[in-house]
Amino acid sequence: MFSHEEIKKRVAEYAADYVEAGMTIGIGTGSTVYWLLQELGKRVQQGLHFKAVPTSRQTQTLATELGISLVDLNNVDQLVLTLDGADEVAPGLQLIKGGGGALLQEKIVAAASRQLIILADESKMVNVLGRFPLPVEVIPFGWKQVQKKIIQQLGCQLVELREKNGETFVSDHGHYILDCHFSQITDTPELNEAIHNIPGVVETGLFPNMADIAVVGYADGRITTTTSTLP
Ligand SMILES: O=C[C@H](O)[C@H](O)[C@H](O)COP(=O)(O)O
Repeated sequence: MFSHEEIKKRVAEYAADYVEAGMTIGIGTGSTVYWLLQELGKRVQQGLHFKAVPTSRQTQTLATELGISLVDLNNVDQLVLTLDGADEVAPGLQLIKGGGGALLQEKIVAAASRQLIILADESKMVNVLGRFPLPVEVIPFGWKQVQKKIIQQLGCQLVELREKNGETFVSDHGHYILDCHFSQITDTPELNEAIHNIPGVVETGLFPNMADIAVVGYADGRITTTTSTLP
C-alpha cells in the first residue's frame, strides 16, 4: 500500500506526461503540485522545453528554483492546459479549491486554459461537495458584512475568517479568506453565483464545470483518469 505522500508523487509523475515540448501551460499550487514541479524540473534538466504561468507566489518561487521557464499571463493568448490540485472532487468534476489560499489566481489561470487537469488522491473524491469548508476570498474592508450575508442569505452554518500562525491569513493578492461550512453543496454554479453577488467577494473556491480530466491515485497503486461528462 502506498502512503498519502507516495500517492501524490505517483499521480504527479503520471500527469507530467500531459506536458509536451513547446506548450505554454498553467501550473497550480499545493502539496500535490509540489511533486509535479519536482517531476517537471527533472524533465527540464533532461531537455524538455515548455513555458508555464504559475498560480501563486509559492509555485512561482519553486518553479524558478527548478529551472522551469515562467511567462506572464498577459503575454499569453490561451494556455494549452493547466495542471492543478483540488481539495474536493465531486461527480461531474465539480471542485472545491483554495485550501492553500491560491483560489483567485488558480481560477484566472484555469479560465485561460483550454483544459483543466486535476491531480488528486482518493481522499479528495466525494459524492457531494462541502465536507471541506468552501474558501471565499474577500476584500478586507467590511469582511464581517460578507460573513453575515453568507450565513443569513445563503444558509451557511459557520463562516470562519482564516488564520495562519495566529494571524489573519492574507492571500497573494492582499485579500482575506472566509472558510464556509455549508456541509452539502449540490448546486455548484448557483451557489458560486449567489456568493459572487455579495459585495466584497472577490472569488469563490467553487470551480463549476471547469475541470476536464481528473487523475486520481489510490493507495493500492491504481491511477485512474476520469473525464468530465460535459461537452
Ligand atoms: O489554494 C490551494 C489550491 O487550491 C490547492 O490546489 C488545493 O488546496 C489542493 O492542495 P493539495 O494538493 O496540497 O491538497
